[in-house]
Amino acid sequence: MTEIYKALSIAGTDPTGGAGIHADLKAFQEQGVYGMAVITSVVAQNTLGVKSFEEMSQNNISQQIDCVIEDIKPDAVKTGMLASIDIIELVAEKLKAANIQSYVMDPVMVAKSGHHLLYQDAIDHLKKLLIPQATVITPNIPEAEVIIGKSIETLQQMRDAAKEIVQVYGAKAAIVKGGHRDGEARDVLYFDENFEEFVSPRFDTKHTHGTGCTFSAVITAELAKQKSIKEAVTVGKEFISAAIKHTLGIGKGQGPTNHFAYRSMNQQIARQPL
Ligand SMILES: Nc1ncnc2c1ncn2[C@@H]1O[C@H](COP(=O)(O)OP(=O)(O)O)[C@@H](O)[C@H]1O
Ligand SMILES: Cc1ncc(COP(=O)(O)O)c(N)n1
Repeated sequence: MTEIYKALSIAGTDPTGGAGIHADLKAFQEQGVYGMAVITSVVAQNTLGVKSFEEMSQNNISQQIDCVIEDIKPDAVKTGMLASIDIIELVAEKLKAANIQSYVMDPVMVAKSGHHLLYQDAIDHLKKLLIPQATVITPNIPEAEVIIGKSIETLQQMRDAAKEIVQVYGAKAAIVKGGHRDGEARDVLYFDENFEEFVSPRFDTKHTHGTGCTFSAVITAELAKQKSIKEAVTVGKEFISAAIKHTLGIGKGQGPTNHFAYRSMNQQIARQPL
């Protein structure tokens, strides 16, 4: 029998399905991994923005995580929106106790629409309790700036930030994403004392809701399948590039990406005569 690989996302919701836990589950499924989800916050949002959010209780989140871990142990876990100090402390403790093989940390702070999804006072806890446990952390430039407390404008500063997040803050690998810069979409990975860069053309579209969630979820799925960090990020980049390029064009604001695009592309290639 083929092995069933399992991935868990611990994150917030998006009822329109473009970001957060909904995007994560779709990405897990697309990559052939059994997806599981623990909800930290229920967010009222769509492609136009975030209206409000409510955190689940500590007790409920704790029991959700226990329900998963006691029953179906994930091969990889990702965290997205965690919102508060209490939730970060709880998740950090549960992750440590569960001894998870691969943990991908998407340090979600502010939605593209500008709404804060993490309370300001929780940043230190994110840094102290979760970054040291991360197999891979996937900050965008504003998040990397908050973590290291320095501004990032140049490619060299992206490289320095990725290295600092590994060497000073204790992640095993860090990929600083270039989505928020101009020009080509270049992401910088620092791992094992080496830099790797992942590049795609910048696609001229406003439909980038949930790009970071999807990218980190694909990396999580690939790590669950026992791929190396470099292989997982390579697939993550191919997936998100295809998903942005072949936009669905839905929603009245910043629409979701196309989670079908990567698989359709590969199936087309597979159908080519040899
Ligand atoms: N317009 C774009 N064209 C191509 N790739 C993009 C574009 N916007 C973002 N990306 C890529 O999408 C991934 C997610 O990056 P980013 O949008 O910065 O994350 P976040 O959602 O956390 O802000 C990265 O690989 C980044 O390079
Ligand atoms: C629950 C949740 N998690 C993460 C994001 C960030 O996604 P984006 O930066 O694309 O708005 C979001 N909007 N909602």
